[in-house]
Amino acid sequence: MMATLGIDSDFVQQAMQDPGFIDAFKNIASTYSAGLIDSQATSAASELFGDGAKEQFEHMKAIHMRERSLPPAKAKQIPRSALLAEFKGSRSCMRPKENQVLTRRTYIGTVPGFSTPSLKDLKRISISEMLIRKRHEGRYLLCRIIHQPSRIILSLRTYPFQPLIDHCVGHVVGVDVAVEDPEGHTSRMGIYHYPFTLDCSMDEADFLFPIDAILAIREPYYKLASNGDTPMIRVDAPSDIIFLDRASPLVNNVTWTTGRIPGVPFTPNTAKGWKERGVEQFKQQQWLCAAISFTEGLALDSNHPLLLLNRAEAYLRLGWFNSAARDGEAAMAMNLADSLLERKAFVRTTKAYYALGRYGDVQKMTRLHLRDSEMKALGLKASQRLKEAATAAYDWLAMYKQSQGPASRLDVTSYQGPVEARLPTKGNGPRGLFVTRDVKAGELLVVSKPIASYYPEDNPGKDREIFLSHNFLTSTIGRRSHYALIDRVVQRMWDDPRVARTMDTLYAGDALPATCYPPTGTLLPATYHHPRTSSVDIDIARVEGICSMTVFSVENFANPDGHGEDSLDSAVALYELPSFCNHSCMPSADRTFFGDVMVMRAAQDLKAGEEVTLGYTSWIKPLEERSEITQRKWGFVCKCLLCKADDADDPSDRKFRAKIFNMPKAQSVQEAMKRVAEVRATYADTVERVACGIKPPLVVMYQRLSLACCTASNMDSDWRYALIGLEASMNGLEAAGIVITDRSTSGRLRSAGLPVDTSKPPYLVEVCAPMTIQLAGALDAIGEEARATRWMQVALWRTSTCVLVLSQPY
Ligand SMILES: C[S@@+](CC[C@H](N)C(=O)[O-])C[C@H]1O[C@@H](n2cnc3c(N)ncnc32)[C@H](O)[C@@H]1O
Repeated sequence: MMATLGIDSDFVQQAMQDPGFIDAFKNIASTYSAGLIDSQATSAASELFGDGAKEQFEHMKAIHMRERSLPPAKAKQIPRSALLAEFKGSRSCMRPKENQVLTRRTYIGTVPGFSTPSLKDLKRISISEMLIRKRHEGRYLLCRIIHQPSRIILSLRTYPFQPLIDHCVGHVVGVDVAVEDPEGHTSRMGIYHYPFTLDCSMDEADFLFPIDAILAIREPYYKLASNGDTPMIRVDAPSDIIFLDRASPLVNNVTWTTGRIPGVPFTPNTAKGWKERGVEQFKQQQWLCAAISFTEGLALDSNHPLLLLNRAEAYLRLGWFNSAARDGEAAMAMNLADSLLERKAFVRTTKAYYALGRYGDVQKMTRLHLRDSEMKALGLKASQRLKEAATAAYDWLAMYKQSQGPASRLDVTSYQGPVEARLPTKGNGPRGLFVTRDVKAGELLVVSKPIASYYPEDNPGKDREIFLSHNFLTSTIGRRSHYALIDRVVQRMWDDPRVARTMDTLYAGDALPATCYPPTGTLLPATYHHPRTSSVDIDIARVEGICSMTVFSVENFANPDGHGEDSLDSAVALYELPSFCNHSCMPSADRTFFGDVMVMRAAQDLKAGEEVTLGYTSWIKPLEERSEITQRKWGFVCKCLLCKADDADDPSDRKFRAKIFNMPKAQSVQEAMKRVAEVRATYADTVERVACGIKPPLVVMYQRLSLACCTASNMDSDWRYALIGLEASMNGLEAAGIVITDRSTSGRLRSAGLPVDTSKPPYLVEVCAPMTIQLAGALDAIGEEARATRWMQVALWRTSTCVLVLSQPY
């Protein structure tokens, strides 16, 4: 249970000394354990939490819906002194104590909009004019920060873990700042999705949102805070925030009625001073703070090569490669006499080109510096990436090895095989992915590096945090990862208009139409932007929609359950081409993950124009559960052959087989055989079942019987069990759609080929592959070595069609 809650054992040891904690912990633990997902479920975070959490979710949704239905209104402002006292109080209890857990809760799908007009086209508004429940279109708020930021939730009245109040510190996922306008009206302001603030230290938050910083908030949204009685400004799209220079014409004629603010932090007034501060921040891995400090230094001395080069390195660490390339190029243009600095300039520029996928530019640069070993290595890697993109020449084994590490992000490039994203040519179905020519089962369709990925290991406080993300778009209660991925995508968009343009093409829900794919029109080159400010306007509702509808769980190749059942957090990623795949419970493509790189192969022979589908939910679930998930989360009813076949069965039969399927493990071979017989009896040979050709729960029941036989045969050295197991495995494979051409278990082999029809790869590979290996093991146990080898080859054939660590499918 402890591991389930993601809390480390040392912490639990300490906390267990405290009886109050134990009670509270039991409470929360029982809430969680009531509905854990099975390890097959890749995207159904909704089932993570039990009925208590679901009630809480419905309650919060009702509050949200009620707020939306009410008209805008005036609200009583909190006086300046009270606001400052609140912030001061919250700062003193910011950090969790030794035996406390950090609890965070957030909502996805409540964003009121984002701003696109430039400041000069907006008219100033003061806090006293603003109405709650309203986004003030056409207006901007000029304000300054009057206290260090906070994260603490002061009112725990609405908190879901009341029993744990003494044991929790409730933090908002964003950063709260206290602001005032020039007239002296004040407000709390919650800033969400600002890059790197989900987990930043308070030191970093203090630097990012310093006292006396002057901000313009485009088209501000005013609302009641979650305690229900104080108003606050809420900024969901971080591109709505503009940090203003004191020299800005919007600022220099403004008088602040409350005068000077005490406690304004010291800031250097020389380029050297900023450089030193930036280096200090860089050493502490505060990459964004360092980039800002170097930028401040450059504002004082634009020809300072070290500041430019340091900032380029900070940008590389931030993953803001356009900015890194621009700084590197600017440093190269300085024709630096110092050869060490000159080298830093071309290496950093080349690294940025590489990360941007500008492999041709990398090769040009490396040709100029062939004697430099780091440049040469970059050149070689660029050639490899170009080969991958053009011919899919991947080093699968190396990728497999690399993917073994924790939180692995592979250095490969994406590949688009014979597929295209488009509307179907027949009928009025949704846009999807289609093959452009005939393909064979096992053929590579897509290799996709994610737009963004998130691993639980990315969370520095993972052992001490309980995080609930309530998603109103999909009616699910998700994990931290589902929120953190949104932040990751924002970070990618901040510096890369290409990513922003791709985001416009992806499905974000029916209310937010997508543009066509691939995107058309010329993309303007990324222009200079201050690291505090985004290069593009960020439609955060769209990002939330995409991350809710098309997020993939990253399954660990070596350990498919690695991030599954036993964890409160999961690895997730957002991809480009795979996002266009519609769902089928009998998908036409398989997906495999190498680290966070997703590989898609045809699961069957496909004719040109046929659709490439993936499974959004597990085929093993009963029809009612599959339908509930696809309808609730994605708003559609699946009409695949399996759904039609299941639907044609008698509902009482479906219910009965689900009941047997969910029973604890059978205690004997006889019991396992009885269950197989009972599940088999629930299937009638309807036209729909024949067309579908598979009976998933029966496959699993056969596999369980085969396993039981294996155990019994090992324990009793009784061949009869091995023979029953053999029979069970073959029946199971047939129930999964495999056509067995040679069921013999003894005597002369009839042919040298495989004993199955390889033109019809089976579904349910995750059960079929181990079952085939069990079958081979049983044949080996009865002395049928040649047959065992052939069935091992069947296992390889099936896994190779989806994994293809081997070079060719059989
Ligand atoms: C991840 S997107 C798939 C790609 C999407 N159709 C597009 O235009 O980019 C998921 C959405 O596609 C649609 N969809 C996926 N599978 C479907 C199916 N089997 N039947 C009907 N609609 C489906 C639903 O609207 C769902 O919310």
